[in-house]
Amino acid sequence: MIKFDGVTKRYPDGTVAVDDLTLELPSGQITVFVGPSGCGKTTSLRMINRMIDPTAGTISIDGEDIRKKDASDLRRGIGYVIQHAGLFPHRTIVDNIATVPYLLGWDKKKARATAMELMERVGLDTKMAKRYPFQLSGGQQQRVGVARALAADPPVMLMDEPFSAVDPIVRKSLQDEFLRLQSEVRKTIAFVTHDIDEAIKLGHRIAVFQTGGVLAQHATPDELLTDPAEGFVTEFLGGEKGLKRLRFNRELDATPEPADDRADEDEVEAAER
Ligand SMILES: Nc1ncnc2c1ncn2[C@@H]1O[C@H](COP(=O)(O)OP(=O)(O)OP(=O)(O)O)[C@@H](O)[C@H]1O
Repeated sequence: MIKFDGVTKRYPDGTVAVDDLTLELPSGQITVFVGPSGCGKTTSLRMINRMIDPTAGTISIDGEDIRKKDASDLRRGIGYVIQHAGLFPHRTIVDNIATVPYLLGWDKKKARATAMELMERVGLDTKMAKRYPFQLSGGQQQRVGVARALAADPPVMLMDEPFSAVDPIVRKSLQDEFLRLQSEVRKTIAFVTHDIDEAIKLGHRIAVFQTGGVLAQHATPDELLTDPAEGFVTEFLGGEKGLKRLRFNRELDATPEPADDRADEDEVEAAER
């Protein structure tokens, strides 16, 4: 279980990105952080692997305060998937997926065999193993990103808008395959999205953030739909609760974001650790 206890993040310019967050993410389940732009979702996620340090409060994983662990050791137990995948452009697909096993000093043959196995698990043809990222579609690159995060079998996965940059049809199939995969691997997952439909489809639990980094509601999808908190959450869900529920497993009408192959250097670095 991942536990936030009174966690606040105030950036040096005074912006309060996360405000006194207390939240539990149960083991083996998907907890979705959802909310409008700038409400502190990514900051909350990145505090879990210590890419960002809280100003106040404590985060623990399975009862252990994450500050007591060496940051590199901590990150080895946490897979990280970002929007646009953030793959290393000059490494082949198989070597991208095997990044963490190589860093952990695994035998090269074993690392590559694991990577090939993972390609199959995420629905990629192993014939693509020797290709480079630019030779794959956006959806295939996202699958590689998921496979890379799973390579060292970490108990925890952080996923920051992993399916947002692909078209709605590819997005739906990535979501479906991700749910199938999760039913096998049962990781403890924190998943960020700004899309309430995606949150309802994927989350066992949903944490709705509102502007100012305040947790507005933490509930199961059913509870959220049937008993949304007054005010912000009700507005955020929109007036079509019944419709949303019907659309649960149907194609989502998200607008794809413009392609951008760049990834922040620190994100790539963290994914490499
Ligand atoms: N390094 C920083 N310095 C100052 N303010 C920051 C910094 N990083 C983020 N912020 C601010 O903190 C707030 C929360 O940002 P965060 O990226 O966590 O939001 P988010 O919910 O993930 O947004 P989005 O959906 O747009 O990615 C925003 O107001 C943002 O401008």
